[in-house]
Amino acid sequence: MSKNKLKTEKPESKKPPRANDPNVLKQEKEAEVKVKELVKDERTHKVLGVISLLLSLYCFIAFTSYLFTWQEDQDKVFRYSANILLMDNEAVKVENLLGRLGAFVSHWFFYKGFGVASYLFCFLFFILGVNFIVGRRVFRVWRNVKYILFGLLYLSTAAAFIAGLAAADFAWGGAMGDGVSKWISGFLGTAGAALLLMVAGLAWSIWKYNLDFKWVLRKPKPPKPQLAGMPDGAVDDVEVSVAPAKKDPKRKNGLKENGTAVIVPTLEEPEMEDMQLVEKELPLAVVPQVMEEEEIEEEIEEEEEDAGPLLYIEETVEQTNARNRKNNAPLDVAWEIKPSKDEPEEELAETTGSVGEAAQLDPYDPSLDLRDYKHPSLELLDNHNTEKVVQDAAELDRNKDQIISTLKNYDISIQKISATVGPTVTLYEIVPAAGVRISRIKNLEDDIALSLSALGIRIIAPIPGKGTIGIEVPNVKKSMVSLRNLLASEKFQQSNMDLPIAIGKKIDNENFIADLAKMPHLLMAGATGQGKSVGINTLLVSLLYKKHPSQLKFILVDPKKVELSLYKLIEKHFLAKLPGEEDAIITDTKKVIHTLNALCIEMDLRYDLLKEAGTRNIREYNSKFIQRRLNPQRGHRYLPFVVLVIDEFADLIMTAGKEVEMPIARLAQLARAVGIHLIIATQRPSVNIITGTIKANFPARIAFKVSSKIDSRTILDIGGAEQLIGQGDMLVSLGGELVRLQCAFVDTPEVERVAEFIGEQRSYPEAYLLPEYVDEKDLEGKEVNLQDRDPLFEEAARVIVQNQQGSTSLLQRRMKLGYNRAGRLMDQLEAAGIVGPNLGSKAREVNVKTETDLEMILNDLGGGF
Ligand SMILES: Nc1ncnc2c1ncn2[C@@H]1O[C@H](COP(=O)(O)OP(=O)(O)OP(=O)(O)O)[C@@H](O)[C@H]1O
Repeated sequence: MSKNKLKTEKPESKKPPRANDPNVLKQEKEAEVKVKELVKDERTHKVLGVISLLLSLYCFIAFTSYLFTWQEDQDKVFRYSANILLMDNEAVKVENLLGRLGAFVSHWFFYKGFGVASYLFCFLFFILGVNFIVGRRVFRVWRNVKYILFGLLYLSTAAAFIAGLAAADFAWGGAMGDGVSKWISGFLGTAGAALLLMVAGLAWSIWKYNLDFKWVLRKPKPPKPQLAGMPDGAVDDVEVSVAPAKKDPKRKNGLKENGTAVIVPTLEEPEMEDMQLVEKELPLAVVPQVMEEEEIEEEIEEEEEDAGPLLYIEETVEQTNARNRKNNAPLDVAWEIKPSKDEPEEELAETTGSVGEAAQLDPYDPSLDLRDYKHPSLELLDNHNTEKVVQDAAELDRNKDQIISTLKNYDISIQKISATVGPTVTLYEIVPAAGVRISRIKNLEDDIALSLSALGIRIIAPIPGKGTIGIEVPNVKKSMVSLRNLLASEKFQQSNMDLPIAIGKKIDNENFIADLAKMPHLLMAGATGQGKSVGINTLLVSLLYKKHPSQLKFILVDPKKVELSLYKLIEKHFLAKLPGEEDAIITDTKKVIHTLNALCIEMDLRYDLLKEAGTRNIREYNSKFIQRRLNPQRGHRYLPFVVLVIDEFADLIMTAGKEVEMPIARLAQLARAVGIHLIIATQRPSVNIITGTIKANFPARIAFKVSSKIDSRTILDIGGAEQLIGQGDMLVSLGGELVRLQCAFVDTPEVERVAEFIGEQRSYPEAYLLPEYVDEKDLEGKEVNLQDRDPLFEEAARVIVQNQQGSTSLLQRRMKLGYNRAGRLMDQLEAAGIVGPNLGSKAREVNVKTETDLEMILNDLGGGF
């Protein structure tokens, strides 16, 4: 038994336990533990899956055979009933392909049950089988059970009704269908019954296939327990992948290993037995009824699908137009919510000659340029001493007694107390006696801290969704969580998240791995020396372990100049920078402003591409691109995720204020759908640094230890971070839910090794280039001077004339230019008479109709070929 899975037991006593004696420990129920373990074991699920699939196949064959052999077999089954199963082979011969059992089972299902609707049971066994075997919900069980129940009722009744009209011999609707059909016919008459069945059938079809109708009927969404307000599913992944703690090979030996100590002060009430097992393997967010959870998830998913991405496009429209209006610039982009009318198939034909030809091409592989790229191996990382959580039983007992007696001093009695030993803190969970007010315990925070003579006590009253009160007490001996172990975990290795980040371990030693893409941006704060830089490295290294250079680009902003410099080695693989810049890691405030604005332009361009492709987010867009349904010649390209990391945000805000805040707020509001995500860290989480605008757009926040309760409130909206004990002890807030974690540790030499490993491999010729951004201030007051034409003037003129469309966004897209440069080019084209004047929201008129005319104009200007 590993030490972190410690259980505390009181020595056996012959005397019957006294009521309310806090020192009497409840007997453990090993047998129960084993049964529970067995039920949760992945292998049990797989065996059940195979059995279900076989059952499905068995029923299918038996039923189908029954359709052809029922006449021969029916009287035998009638005559012998269940005895037919025990009879001699010679005595009873049946025709069913699956023998006497097949004949008997089919008879039961068809004749005594639901007639042809019985096939739905095959379907039920099939979906259960697949779900069990795959280990996740390939089919949504609750939804399908609803369909099946309705189907059984409806199909059997309808079949029996029709069979009744046709006076058929075969039990098409079975006893059930027959009964219901007769009852309805008696009640409504034959015509009424026919009408009812028709209406029900029609209603069902409408309900199933008419999406709009479904939308109208949508119930108000019930709040998802403990996930309320969370950015879509940011923690879902934690929930799903964490639940089977047994997947962790180190945990196979039993529930005891989950770091749970159960200390039950009373024994007498029989109902207490239910409270005895504290299963930390279940994540906090698991709701009691699986069915209900599924329903809730389903609705959330539906809503995301229906509303989410469209909303973003809508927002972009407004934002972009507003910006354009402000700039007094033409509204070149005809934004609308609907997907673009440009049919991808048309584009395809243009690229490849014919749709058929294109369909035959292999899917596009974005990693082909660096096809030999090898992901860094785990050996590059260190195993920092131990993964074992060390806790001595005496300390645990002492703390428990102290908590009980401190509470007793204030006349607070408790029903049960249990302890979970984490890497840095131990969580004591208390079930208070009936009638005790929670606020009273909360108010005793300082007294308990004093009596335990420990700093960093945090009281969670109540633990959301549990009805218990948590007291977190720092361990005397803390253990380090190595990033290596987190990355080696099955959960990380097998995660299919877009941007998986291994953050740390929860108190119950569960690995906390979340999807940055769903967060969708992260704000980090912590006083100096509390683990922020390590935290950033942890996030970056997790992403480097999972992604190919074609899939991800970082923009690193490091005003402190030293923290992120290690990543310079991976510039040509994983970094993005402004064109013409030397250093990919940005340390200068002015360049930060340019980069942020360039990133906004990149975002707008990506939205243009998404719109043109008729897609709503980067996932859909990239998958369409991979299927070669988007034409690269029309500016389409595979879009890597872009993660912007700012190591010291306070410095930037102090020096540049709004100039930095505005593009960040804009990116935070809109960039998620196009795959741009932000991680912002600061030492000083004060309100003038983390302003309301910033905060509102960063639902996911991490706090390391901060120096005051006010700082904690600024970052988390709640106190608590000032109570942390430093060295990577952190609170993570995801849309309202607060989790205490020990941040995974990765040391600088490890990061260096990973960066070297990547840097030594074949790379792209240069870093990923962001669109160019030209500061408006630099342009102000400049007259359009045709002698001083932009080097891209001629190319731009050709693009405009070839397309006969005087649109700035066309130039931006085709030539991958920033808005300002494209605008400047357009002004020069106007001065040269190639396009007409600005027409507000419409594209400018193109005055030159053919390329020959254009060449003449270019020659006259003195720059043509
Ligand atoms: N997750 C962790 N586990 C164990 N120890 C940690 C962890 N994170 C940080 N530490 C310890 O704390 C020290 C300081 O961490 P770090 O450099 O990340 O702090 P910081 O908040 O970035 O400080 P600064 O803002 O001054 O750069 C580290 O050198 C390490 O010893």
